[in-house]
Amino acid sequence: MSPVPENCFVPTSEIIAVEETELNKKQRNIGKWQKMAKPHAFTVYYVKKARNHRWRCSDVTFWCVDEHLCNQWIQALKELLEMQKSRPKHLLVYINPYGGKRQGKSIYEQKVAPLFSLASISTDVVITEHANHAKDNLLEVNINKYDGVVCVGGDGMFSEVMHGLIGRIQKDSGIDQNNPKAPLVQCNIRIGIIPAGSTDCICYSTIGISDPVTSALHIIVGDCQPLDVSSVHHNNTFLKYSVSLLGYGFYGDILKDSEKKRWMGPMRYDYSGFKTFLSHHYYEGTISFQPAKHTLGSPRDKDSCRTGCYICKKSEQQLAEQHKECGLKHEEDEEEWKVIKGKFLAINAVNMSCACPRSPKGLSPAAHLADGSADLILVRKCSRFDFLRYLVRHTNQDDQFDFSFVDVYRVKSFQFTSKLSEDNESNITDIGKKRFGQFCRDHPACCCNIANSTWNCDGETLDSSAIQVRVHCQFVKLFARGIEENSKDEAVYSQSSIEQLL
Ligand SMILES: Nc1ncnc2c1ncn2[C@@H]1O[C@H](COP(=O)(O)OP(=O)(O)OP(=O)(O)O)[C@@H](O)[C@H]1O
Ligand SMILES: CCCCCCCCCCCCC/C=C/[C@@H](O)[C@H](CO)NC(C)=O
Ligand SMILES: [Ca+2]
Repeated sequence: MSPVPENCFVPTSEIIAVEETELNKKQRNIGKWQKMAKPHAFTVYYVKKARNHRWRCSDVTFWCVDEHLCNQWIQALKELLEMQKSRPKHLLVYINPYGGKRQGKSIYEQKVAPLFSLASISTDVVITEHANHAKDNLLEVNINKYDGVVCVGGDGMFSEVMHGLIGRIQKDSGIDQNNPKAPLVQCNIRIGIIPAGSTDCICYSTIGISDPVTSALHIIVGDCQPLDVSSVHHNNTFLKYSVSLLGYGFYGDILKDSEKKRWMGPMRYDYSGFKTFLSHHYYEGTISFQPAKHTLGSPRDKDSCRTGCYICKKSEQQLAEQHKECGLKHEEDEEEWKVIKGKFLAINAVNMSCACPRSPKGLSPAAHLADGSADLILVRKCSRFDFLRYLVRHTNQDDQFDFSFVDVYRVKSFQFTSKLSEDNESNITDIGKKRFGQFCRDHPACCCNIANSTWNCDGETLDSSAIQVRVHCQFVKLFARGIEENSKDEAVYSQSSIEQLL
């Protein structure tokens, strides 16, 4: 047998499918095969790694004269594929037709469905008809018959699917999500993201690119990447879970303004971003947090979280030991709280780097996907020019934490109360402030905002400004593997590569 092209080397874990190939007349009449009475052939479809973490489906066809030998090869390779137990066979797919540039349906039909079908993955597809359709559906569907759930859309759509799955599992386990100390049950069913949204930060931060074909291939090969999830409560009421950004001030205001401009598509964030930047509002409040002492890294590390990350693996071991010791019981947490009062332009808590096409290294470049901590970034009141310098550093290689007005902490839980709600609670209410306008009347140009901002929770607004947040280590799983280190050059091939078999 002779492979075409020559020297093709593929690990079995990256074979997508093997199929018998019907040779047409033209193919039969080329090269040495034209001398054969009736050549037989099979095609191996495999993952080809291109630049910038992009994956493509490539193929190579093998020809031979012996039909029996050809069938043996097909059989042997199919058996190898059957041995890849982490690969999904049956998936539930939710498509948001209105996310991003409204191309979710065509992206799925043209780029993803043909690959799933090639890899013999069967699907049940739901095109959502309204917000929360996927979430509500997940609360009643028989999830046990699926090997994973796929969402086609942006961060908001992922958030919806994640809420449906986590909520379903807590409901089935009799856990009350309103109890902020409840020992939640982990979600082991994997979620795949086909990016078709406006920011696609969760996809970009876990795969390294926002590209539907690459994501589909990570699903097909059965990758698994655990993710930290933060639970957000207001007193004893559950509000939401977050995996990427919980942002108050700048990112909350952008989101609130941009929601009214959904018709603009992804451009709405640029428009509202510019407007919010010009408004330059800051907010007063108190942040209390518990530092994450269990994890080895720091937000100022030079190294980033990559596939097989050592720091995330350590956290996984700690989590397993903790489960062994306490089971599902909640361990009382007596660790110290640090308290910071101030005037902030932005308070950002990120469970992952939040890298996205707009900011390729993200809001916190050294944050880890699965270490059980979030990076809490406090941007204090500063001049517009300094804030611009800070924002610009999200787009280049300079250190965005190297400013006197920016502090960053790695935390396992935090709480925030705005000055306004603190004042209201202690009954020092200034009726004048409440009745007339939102801005400081004594200093109209000072940008001090006596109204609250809004929390941006993975692209959805929260109803309350006072929140309590707890990070749950490796709480959900994605069809991803984290960002590969120089994926193009450093591909490590397994011993079971088909080249050995040839
Ligand atoms: N059929 C639908 N009609 C209206 N809204 C929907 C529908 N299906 C889902 N949604 C809601 O649309 C919201 C936004 O969708 P999505 O995240 O896919 O796009 P986006 O906001 O443009 O992207 P990103 O979140 O990456 O910025 C989600 O929160 C989801 O609840
Ligand atoms: C003048 C230059 C300004 C450049 C500023 C670039 C900063 C972009 C950073 C984007 C961070 C995105 C974090 C992710 C948030 C998502 O959860 C959310 C929903 O998709 N998206 C937004 C924009 O809120
Ligand atoms: Ca983390």
